[in-house]
Amino acid sequence: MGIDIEDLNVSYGGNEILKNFNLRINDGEFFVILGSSGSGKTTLLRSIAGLIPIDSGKIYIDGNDVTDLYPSDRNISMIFQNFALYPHMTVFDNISLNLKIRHVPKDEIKKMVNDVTEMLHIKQHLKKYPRQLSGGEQQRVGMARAMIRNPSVFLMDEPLSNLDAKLRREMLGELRSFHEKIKKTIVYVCHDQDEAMALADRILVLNQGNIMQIGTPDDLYEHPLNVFVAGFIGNPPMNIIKCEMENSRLIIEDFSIDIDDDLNGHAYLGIRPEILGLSEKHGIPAAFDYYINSGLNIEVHATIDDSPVRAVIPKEEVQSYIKDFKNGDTIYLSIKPGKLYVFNADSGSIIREVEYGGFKNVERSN
Ligand SMILES: Nc1ncnc2c1ncn2[C@@H]1O[C@H](COP(=O)(O)OP(=O)(O)OP(=O)(O)O)[C@@H](O)[C@H]1O
Repeated sequence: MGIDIEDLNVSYGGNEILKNFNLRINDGEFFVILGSSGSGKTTLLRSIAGLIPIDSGKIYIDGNDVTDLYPSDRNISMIFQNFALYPHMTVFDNISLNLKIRHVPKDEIKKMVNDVTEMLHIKQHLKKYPRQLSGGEQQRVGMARAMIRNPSVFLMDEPLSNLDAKLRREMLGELRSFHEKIKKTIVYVCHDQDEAMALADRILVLNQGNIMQIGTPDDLYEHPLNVFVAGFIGNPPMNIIKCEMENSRLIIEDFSIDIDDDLNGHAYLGIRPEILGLSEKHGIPAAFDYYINSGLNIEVHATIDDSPVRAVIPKEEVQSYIKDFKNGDTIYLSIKPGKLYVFNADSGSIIREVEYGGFKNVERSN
């Protein structure tokens, strides 16, 4: 069951957004579509919902061909960034309207509204009108209205975008438990990798209408298939540095790394910020830009060959001397044991994942 999309083509005024697009979303999974602005996420979601005309292709929901059905006949429930609450109705009435129309018994409605509003922390607002609520509260009323229904699929387009950071974090947890409870297919669009990693069973990374990779959050983090995914996933994301390969050595500036492989030519080296450290001399030379103190770690921002590089370093390793660095100073980035990624310089596709033994940070006396 779930959702099947076959050879979907969608365009706006001759501008092709999705081209021969194929996708299978498994029954009951929390499936996140992740991509930057304009990548086609909303277009894909709206095609599933039946809200935009498609040029060709087929869409199946739970095995039924819904391609030619109206949105209201597709057995879906939608939660969008912007939604309209009825201003003249209370929160209770806004949430329960659809149930009333379907003649669900009053007691049952009360219980269902009670459960969903408790989960979304808006139970205390049931008697209020939308104008008496903050933007975030209104958003949650909109979510409650969609969640109370019993569709085969939930479609959500950045439903948390109006919430402040703290509430957003809370809602991520609530959404996960909502999914665990109902075990329905959820298709969720967002551009924030933290949100995607927190929510998804599987993530689709979309770029200009093309599938860059589909996988579990761990798959995408551990085994990115290309530079695009590597540079999108992780917070901060993986550093991508130009390098040369010469007979099993990776060369960046005057620093080289031995790998057990015979590769030659241009490449990109992918290094997670967490496996970079600072060393007195032995490391990749970089121009220091600035650092950010994030409490537990120091995030060092530097530049190698015009490319920005970030290192996330435990505070105790660098706090005695990090304040000495000035913008433009040469620093040396050491590599700790961990995984390195080598990508093809032309296509951006992964060539090798390399387990690197690393070397110890040189102790600095200060
Ligand atoms: N109604 C429309 N008419 C013309 N072009 C459109 C229309 N809607 C979207 N587009 C274009 O289609 C492309 C994909 O848009 P889409 O809204 O699907 O992207 P998105 O990934 O959801 O972006 P965002 O995160 O900004 O919402 C964009 O280039 C956009 O400008």
